[in-house]
Amino acid sequence: MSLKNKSQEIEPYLSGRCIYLVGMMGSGKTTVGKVISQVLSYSFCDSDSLIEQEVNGTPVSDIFQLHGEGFFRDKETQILQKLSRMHRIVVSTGGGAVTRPINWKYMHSGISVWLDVPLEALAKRISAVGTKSRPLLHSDSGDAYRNAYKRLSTLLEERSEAYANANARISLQNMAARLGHRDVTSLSPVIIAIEVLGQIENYLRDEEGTSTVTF
Ligand SMILES: Nc1ncnc2c1ncn2[C@@H]1O[C@H](COP(=O)(O)OP(=O)(O)OP(=O)(O)O)[C@@H](O)[C@H]1O
Ligand SMILES: O=C(O)C1=C[C@@H](O)[C@@H](O)[C@H](O)C1
Ligand SMILES: [Mg+2]
Repeated sequence: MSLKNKSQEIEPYLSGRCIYLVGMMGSGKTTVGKVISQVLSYSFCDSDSLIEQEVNGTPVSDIFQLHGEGFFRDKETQILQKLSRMHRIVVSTGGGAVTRPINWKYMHSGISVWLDVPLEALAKRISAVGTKSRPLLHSDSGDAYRNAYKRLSTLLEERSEAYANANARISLQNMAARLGHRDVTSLSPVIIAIEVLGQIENYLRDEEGTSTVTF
C-alpha cells in the first residue's frame, strides 16, 4: 500500500493525537518524522531544536558543556510537557528522552513509536557525519566508527527497556528480513514511514479492542 493510502486510512482514527518518534541517535527520527508529518498534514517538531531555541539558539553540545546534562534534561521534560497539550504534530524526540519516566506520561498523550535500528547502521550513519553535535558520543581521537559503535552499544543496553515503553516498535532488522533485503541500508525513509503508519494502525486496532469502531 502507498504512503498516501495508508495515511488516509489511519488519519480519522488518530483523532489529532501527536506521534512521538523515539530511538537512538541516528535512528532516523527526523528523516522519517518529516515524511510522516507531510503525508498526514501534521506539523513537525524536533525536541532538540525546540530546546536550542529556548536557550537562545545555543546548540545542544554547548548546552551540555555550559549547563550540564541535568539542565538539558529538565528543558527536555518542559518541552514534552508543552507538546503534550498540542495536537497534530509529529515529534522527533531526543535520543535520551525515554530515560525519564515523567516524559512517558507526556508522550503517552499521543502515540509513540520506537525506531529500532541495528547498532552497525547507527554507527555507520553517525560516523559519516561526525559526532561534534552529539555530546554523548563525541571523541576527538581514534576510529570514528568503532568509538561510536562502542558508546552506542552501552547506551542501547541502558535504554532498551525504556524504548520498549513505546506503543509500537519498528525493527529495521525484522523489516529487512521480511522484505528479503540483505541488510537495513536499502530501507528507504518512505518504506519505513509506511511501516510506522502500519504499526500505528495495529496499535489503534488493539486499542479499539472489541468496540464497534472498525477500519
Ligand atoms: N532510511 C534511511 N536510509 C539511509 N540513511 C538514513 C535513513 N534514515 C536516516 N538516514 C540518515 O541517517 C542520519 C541520521 O538520521 P536522522 O537525523 O533522521 O536521525 P535522528 O534519529 O533524528 O538522529 P538524532 O537523534 O541525532 O537527531 C542522517 O544523515 C540521515 O540522512
Ligand atoms: O541520546 C541522547 O541522550 C541524546 C540524543 C540527542 O538527540 C540529544 O537530545 C542529546 O545529544 C542527547
Ligand atoms: Mg534528529
